[in-house]
Amino acid sequence: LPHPPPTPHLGKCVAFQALREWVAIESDSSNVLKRPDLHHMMEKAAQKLRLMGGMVELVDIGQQELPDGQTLALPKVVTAQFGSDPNKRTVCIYGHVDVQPAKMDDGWATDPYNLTDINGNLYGRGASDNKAPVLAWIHAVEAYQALHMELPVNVKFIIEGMEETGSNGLEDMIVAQRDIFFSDVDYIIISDCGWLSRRPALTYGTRGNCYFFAEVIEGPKQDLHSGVYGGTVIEPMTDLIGILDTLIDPNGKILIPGIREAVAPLSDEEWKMYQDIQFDLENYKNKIGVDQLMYNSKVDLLAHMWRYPTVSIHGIQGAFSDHGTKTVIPAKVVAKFSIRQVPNMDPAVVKKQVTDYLHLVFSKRKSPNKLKVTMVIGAKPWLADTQDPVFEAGKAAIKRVFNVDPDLIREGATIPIARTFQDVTGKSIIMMPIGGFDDGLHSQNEKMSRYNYIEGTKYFIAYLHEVSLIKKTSV
Ligand SMILES: CC(C)C[C@H](N)C(=O)NCC(=O)O
Repeated sequence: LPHPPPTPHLGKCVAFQALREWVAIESDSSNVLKRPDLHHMMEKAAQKLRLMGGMVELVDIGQQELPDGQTLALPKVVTAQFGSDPNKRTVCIYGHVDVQPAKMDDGWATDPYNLTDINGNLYGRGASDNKAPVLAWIHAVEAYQALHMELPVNVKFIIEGMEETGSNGLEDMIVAQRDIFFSDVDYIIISDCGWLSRRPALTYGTRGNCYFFAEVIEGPKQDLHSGVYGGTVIEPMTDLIGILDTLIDPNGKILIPGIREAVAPLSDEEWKMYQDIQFDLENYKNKIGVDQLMYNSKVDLLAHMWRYPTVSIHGIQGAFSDHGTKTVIPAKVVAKFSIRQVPNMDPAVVKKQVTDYLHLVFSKRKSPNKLKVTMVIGAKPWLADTQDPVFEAGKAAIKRVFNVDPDLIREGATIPIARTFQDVTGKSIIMMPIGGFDDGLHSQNEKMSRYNYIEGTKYFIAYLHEVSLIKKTSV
């Protein structure tokens, strides 16, 4: 595929300004100190939809219980509706406006909360995940309004503020709203992921995620000088590193009994689909800056990215991690790791497998310290039927705007609520990413390209038209 043509500088363009204002809000759902910003973000999204004439509600989804037992108000969920014509199809756009943490110290080249336009890319935390895609859908509705054109379908929005931490509280709301808000919805659309390459893509599967805390506690009552006390105490950190090292081997093989056995085997059809996808391993290596990957064949790599589980160790709370050479024995350490879920894994089973296994491994160390394992996120994988007409509509809209046929891809990451939508509402779901393959989600210098933001908006406009045609052919 050729590089996208240059998009004019956005300057004072309303789409750019809107994204700039949204990115400026530090709506980090993982940091309780940022909760007021998150509430503000939800209000701002609601206000935007209200000003467009939508029927908007801010739905209270209750409280979040924190690990220390305290409670905190969850950000309200924004729902909006444009049109209620019973003769039209109704689509529901899901998105989120919370973000992952970001600070200059992490190595950002620009202020993560000041949207910065450099060489066709708009840099800022949440630009791609998921503020610009949510805005692109809003702009799609605005475009119809600006042209005084009737929307070809009824459009609903459901926008949450806790996606990055497991969509707390949303499942209960969806269950409660199944026969109300969702009763007339035909299709649910999610645009919270990215393309695999420069070629536009439609996504038909996501991995789930089980996120664990493993705490080694009841060691020394406070941090100790490693010279003065080292050699006399059984260090919590040594215990923790020891058990973490038993989760996965250097070849990526998960060592927790039962996990690999649960995975649905790769079918010949899947193998063929992966084989047919244009994906360059060298480009991929360059993109992430490594010389060697875990697998050397395209099919193996895609399969391990999308449809096999993996263990990732994210961090250790309580560990010394600053610059310098502090010589300390941390008294209490908490490892954070997660296991991506695929069909036919079940988070409830995985929770038991991991907890039992770590306790067994820990007991063999005969340490006087104590281990506590908690699963804080348990999100299931999602898989759609690509023969569903919503995918045909997606292909047609991509063809119209980008003049190519899309890749049909899966996503290795997790959108916790996708599977809930499927199980609770029974509606067809499609993921229509507009994020670029190199947007740097959760990473330093996250960006959304101007091209993807603007062309993505056109694609959404075209999709609303295409999805309205499903009715004409199927009635
Ligand atoms: C690319 C992902 C599906 C984007 C999503 N917003 C996300 O980051 N989910 C959380 C995760 O850890 O996968």
